[in-house]
Amino acid sequence: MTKIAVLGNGSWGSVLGSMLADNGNDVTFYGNIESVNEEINAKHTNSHYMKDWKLNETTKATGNLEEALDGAELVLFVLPTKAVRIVAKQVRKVLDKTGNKPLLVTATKGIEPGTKKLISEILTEEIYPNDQDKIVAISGPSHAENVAQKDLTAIACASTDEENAKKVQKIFSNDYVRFYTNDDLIGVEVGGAVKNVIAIAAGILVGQGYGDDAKAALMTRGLAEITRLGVNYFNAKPMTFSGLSGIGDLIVTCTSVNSRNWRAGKQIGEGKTLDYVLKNMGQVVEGATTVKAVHELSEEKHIDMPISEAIYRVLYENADVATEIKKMMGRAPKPEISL
Ligand SMILES: NC(=O)C1=CN([C@@H]2O[C@H](COP(=O)(O)OP(=O)(O)OC[C@H]3O[C@@H](n4cnc5c(N)ncnc54)[C@H](O)[C@@H]3O)[C@@H](O)[C@H]2O)C=CC1
Ligand SMILES: O=C(CO)COP(=O)(O)O
Repeated sequence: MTKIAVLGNGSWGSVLGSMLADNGNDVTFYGNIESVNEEINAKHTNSHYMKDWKLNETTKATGNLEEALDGAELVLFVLPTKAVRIVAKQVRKVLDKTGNKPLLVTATKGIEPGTKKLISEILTEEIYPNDQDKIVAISGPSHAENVAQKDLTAIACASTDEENAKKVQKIFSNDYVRFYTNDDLIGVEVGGAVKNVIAIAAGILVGQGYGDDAKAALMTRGLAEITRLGVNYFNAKPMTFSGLSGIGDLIVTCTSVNSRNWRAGKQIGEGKTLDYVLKNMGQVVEGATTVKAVHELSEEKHIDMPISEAIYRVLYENADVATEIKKMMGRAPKPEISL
């Protein structure tokens, strides 16, 4: 049995935490919404984030970080990207006080605008400077709604330290979720983060009435763009993007109605504003944050990312969707493979 603190009890946090408890671990959630913590403790439900579903009855929730981290051997971050650095600073304070050195696992998928840092880089900076080996990222085609129903799922767990990746694989795996270790921590994170931007684009195409060919073209060229950024800026391994956190995650997020990014895109394609969509989603739409970092990188490092740039203009510069699609199709001819 491993003592686990799960930071974030939204949809993915509660499902992962409950799954870890089903696997025989001692799980405490930390969340910043008191009513969610109370509901988990009283009824083992989380009706805002996961309707008609029950968590494992041994799980507990608290708004007190010290209590959640008490004796934790593993700390799982399942927060929105924009909350990770804030909470990581608080975690560091608690760990400094107790001297505890838990393994850190991130399930958050994003790139921080401004710093252009991945989640493992934020956790390294804020919690374990010079010890990236203690961080594992999990990412792959996995929606909370599916895992909650024990649908069959495969996810990558990546670390610069093989033993730590294997530890996470052992703790998290069961007979319906299979974890594969991967040594390309950065590549796995880039795949999981940037596919959210492409998923917004996939939703926009559907909202505009385009069909299967358009979707397939977008996903394939989107993967080219993700790979270009991963290899040229982050030094990721190109093969990682043919894996679970590359093409795998891209497929599920660009095609599933469970995807918040895809649903946000569809509404934007139908003419809704980003403000309206974000206010009404009630859950995090990570692509809307990550696209800012991708835009900064594409501009500063001259990385060709036409789809992500078009999404940035539509979301933040009031660009017209139909005009952007026309511009995209009218670009100068180019060879298919260009890194
Ligand atoms: N929902 C899903 O199926 C999947 C989500 N992910 C990733 O997991 C991350 C979290 O996603 P979801 O659980 O879906 O988000 P969500 O929007 O359902 O829940 C976010 C949770 O974080 C909490 N939170 C926000 N700021 C906080 C703070 N400062 N302190 C403490 N708690 C705070 C909220 O109260 C909420 O419980 C995202 O990066 C997402 O891309 C990855 C795979 C699947
Ligand atoms: O990362 C995910 C699926 O693997 C979740 O995607 P959404 O955030 O778009 O729901």
